[in-house]
Amino acid sequence: MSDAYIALADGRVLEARARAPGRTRGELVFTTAYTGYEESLTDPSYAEQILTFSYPLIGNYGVRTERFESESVQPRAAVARELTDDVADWLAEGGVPAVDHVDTREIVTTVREEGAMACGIAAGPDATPEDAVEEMEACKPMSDHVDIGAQVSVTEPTVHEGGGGDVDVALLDCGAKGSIISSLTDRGADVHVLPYDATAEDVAAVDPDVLFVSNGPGDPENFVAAQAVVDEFAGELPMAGICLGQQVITSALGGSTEKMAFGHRGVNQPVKDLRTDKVVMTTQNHGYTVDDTGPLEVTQVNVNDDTVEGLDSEELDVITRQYHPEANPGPHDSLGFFDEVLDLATSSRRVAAD
Ligand SMILES: NC(=O)CC[C@H](N)C(=O)O
Repeated sequence: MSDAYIALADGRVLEARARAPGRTRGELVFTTAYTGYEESLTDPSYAEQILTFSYPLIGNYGVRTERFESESVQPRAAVARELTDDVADWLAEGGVPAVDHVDTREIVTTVREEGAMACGIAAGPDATPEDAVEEMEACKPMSDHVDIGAQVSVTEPTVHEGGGGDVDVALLDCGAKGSIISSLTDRGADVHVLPYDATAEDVAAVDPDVLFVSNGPGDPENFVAAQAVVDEFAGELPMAGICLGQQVITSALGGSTEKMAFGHRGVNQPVKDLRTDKVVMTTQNHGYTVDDTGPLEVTQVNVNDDTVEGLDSEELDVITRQYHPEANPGPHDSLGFFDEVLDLATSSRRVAAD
């Protein structure tokens, strides 16, 4: 007898083993990352999603808070072939349902063929298949989570001092990973973290050298306040963005985004820089992509499917990436992005002062 069920929008109900009890629903996605489960499970971009790990054993090197990207577990639930007790206990403590002993290959091929889909989970001694189906049927499309930023953003401005005294970054926190902030403070920048719905006045109040729009969950078109701030400062303040940040900046400047079938989630996505013809391996976690780039120039593309990975504008002092230069998890090949951002902040300031 199973004590956990996973209901998929295509009508299938999979049997599983309950590792952390509860009932929940979310958009079913998968990551192919083979390490970095603590970082992925605390990445706020996974809010309202059910995360399936394609790598079969999750938890084999424990759970350490130093590796967390935020303070809590962010996906609605976790699914794996086998979860260790460490991970199962951590998820149970956070009230996040977790299931294993399921054929994750079937989930991955289903999502790959049919796209990210509504999913319901029921786990625990009293769970029934009907409970899971009921959850799945109540699952809203991602774009209906119009205020998803409120679930993941700071509510009050906070400052992280890098101590260099040279660059002030205004970071719109749409669900920022901790590593984005530390990648900036490690380079001496003072990072003023502002709520996702900060106004242009809030941004002006910290007198930044660069506006940085973070990663975040859900549909980028729902981040209307962040788009308004970008629109307000376009051409006046250098701007940078990662993942949702790239999407928000592009839309605000007149481009557009679209939903992908199942997105990119993993730590070995090859990205080619069109200016140098060099390819680097990148960490990714996104389900939307830039469609029309507006005034921005495509400088980097995904080698697998040609999607937009990097956008730049010399005229507007904009530099954005769809992938995660901050890694955590994943390769450090593109950490230099943060140096480019800080160079942009200081060089444009020199031009302005001349
Ligand atoms: N990691 C992110 O910032 C994800 C951005 C957006 N929510 C997407 O899925 O495309």
